[in-house]
Amino acid sequence: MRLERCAASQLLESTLRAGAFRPRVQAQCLFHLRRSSSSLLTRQRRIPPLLSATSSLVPSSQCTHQHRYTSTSTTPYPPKIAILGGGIAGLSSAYFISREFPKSKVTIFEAGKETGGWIRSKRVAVDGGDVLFELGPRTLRNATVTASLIQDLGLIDDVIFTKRSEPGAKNRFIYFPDRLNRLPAEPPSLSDLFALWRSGILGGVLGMIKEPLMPKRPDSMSDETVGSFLARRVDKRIANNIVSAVFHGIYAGDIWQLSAKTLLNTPWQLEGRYGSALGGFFRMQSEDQRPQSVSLVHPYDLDMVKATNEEIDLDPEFVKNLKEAAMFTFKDGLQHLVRALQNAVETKGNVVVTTESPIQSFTPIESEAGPGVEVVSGNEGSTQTETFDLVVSTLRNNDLTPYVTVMTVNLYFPDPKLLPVEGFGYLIPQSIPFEQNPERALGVIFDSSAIRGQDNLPAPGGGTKLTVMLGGHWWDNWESYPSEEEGLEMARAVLKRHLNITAEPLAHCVNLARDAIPQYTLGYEDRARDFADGIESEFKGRLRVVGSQVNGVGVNDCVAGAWAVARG
Ligand SMILES: C=Cc1c2[nH]c(c1C)Cc1[nH]c(c(CCC(=O)O)c1C)Cc1[nH]c(c(C)c1CCC(=O)O)Cc1[nH]c(c(C)c1C=C)C2
Repeated sequence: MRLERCAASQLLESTLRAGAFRPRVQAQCLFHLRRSSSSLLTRQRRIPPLLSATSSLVPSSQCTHQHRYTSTSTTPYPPKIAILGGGIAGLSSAYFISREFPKSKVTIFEAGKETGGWIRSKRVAVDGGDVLFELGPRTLRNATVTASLIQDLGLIDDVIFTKRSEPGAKNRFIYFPDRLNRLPAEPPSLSDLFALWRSGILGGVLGMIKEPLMPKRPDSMSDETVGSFLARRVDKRIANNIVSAVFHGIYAGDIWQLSAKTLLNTPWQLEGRYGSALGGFFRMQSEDQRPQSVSLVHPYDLDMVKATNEEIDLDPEFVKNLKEAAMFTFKDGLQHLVRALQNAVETKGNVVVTTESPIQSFTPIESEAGPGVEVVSGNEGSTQTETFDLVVSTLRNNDLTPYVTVMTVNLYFPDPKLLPVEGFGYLIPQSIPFEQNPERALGVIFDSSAIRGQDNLPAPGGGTKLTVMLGGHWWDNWESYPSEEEGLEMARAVLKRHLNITAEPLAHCVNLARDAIPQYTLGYEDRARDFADGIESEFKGRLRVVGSQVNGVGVNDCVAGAWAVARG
């Protein structure tokens, strides 16, 4: 039993770890040339257990396409490169590519007035000081490529860390059925587990024990939703009460639409191979000890790990701080990274950032000078046409994924003791009935507790800063969204009902992030493969795709995707 619980929690942890929730790297492999992937396709390796548990398990035979930029000009590098989109994926692509090809001329086309995409940090004046509101993502987790970018940009001293031991990192809650339940810390204490058990949120968890006995899915099943996978193998209540909350916090998405094959790839593959996720986890651990075992880890992941180990050298003190931290950001918010990136690429001399330049079209062409991609940019009536040797697109493709819209409502209250408990915040599962959550909130972040050191406040103890997240999949197909005033009222109603907070906020900021988060819905893998095939046959290696639609919705995923493209 002890062993069983340990393996179940390890598998759950490895599955629920943020890194597991990204599109399978098969798509990335299709999009990017991997330098050494051909040797990795055949090499047999022993995979460290953590890596093997958290990485994708795509059979290497599926990694069929190797896009390669083949130079037709007299230079061994693409002389002119266009980057479509100036969000974090576009800016970091420009940074890494201009470093890899210092002689190439790189142009970033950004439709908006400023770069950075969804990353926006706003300072708002309050009595005698100011507070920092994050309108989009607000923290980063330890990830080698992002860390090296921060180091290269000279930003290490601007980083603020939230240590794993701090309440702001340790205390994460799920609202169920009408109160906050603390998720167990690592390792879970018996009292934590008992409290959770009493709340009823763990109903169905015993399904984990019989998971190895559940029948294997039919071979004809090519994908399944996250909800259906968990209901079939464990219990529907676990899906609705716990996992749906976690997926709200990452995708703002519906577990009954999101793809298990993409987002629960490890257990999905284990079931396919061994008939059980849990049983397969054990067997994989023992098989990996044997030298003849063929790695289940996708070559792209292996290559990324190998490459980051070999090519990235981090300051030991920075590494130590990162290891101790659950998350980190900057004193001036995540936009500090965006500003530094833009500044760095612009001062390199070979990168031009053009804002207010939406892309009208990009088409492969054959001219006397050879093949290229014709990019039409600008607003209707005043468009420019230019030909590039290579295009890196971070723009969305509506055939690949749908998107959800999220409204963030940041609130600042001068009273520092408004929260019932210190912590990161809480997530609201899909099972919470409408009457308990008519505003369709997804979760609330306790910013003032989770991230310290961003606000300049004269009062001791500062105040209470919160972000209420609304919408996501709940707002699918809505014709219009709440106004700023309505959003503020909805957020305050959530805080009153869930946390009994009735105070008037001293400052607030409401932001509607329309179509912000891509949804890797059922069948994503097949769509990604078709998409990659289409690109290959049309652009012949002159188009690369980076960003949240193919690399994962996190900032780290986009930065790592950009790095991988530059290496290719
Ligand atoms: C702004 C809305 C976002 C929601 N999810 C993401 C964004 C940008 C992406 C995301 N959020 C998390 C991860 C896990 C890995 C990681 O990079 O940390 C990803 C890919 C975890 C997370 N969830 C919330 C926060 C504050 C974080 C830390 C990362 C970050 O600052 O974005 C809370 C939260 N995010 C969303 C909702 C609805 C929500 C609810 C409380 C959607």
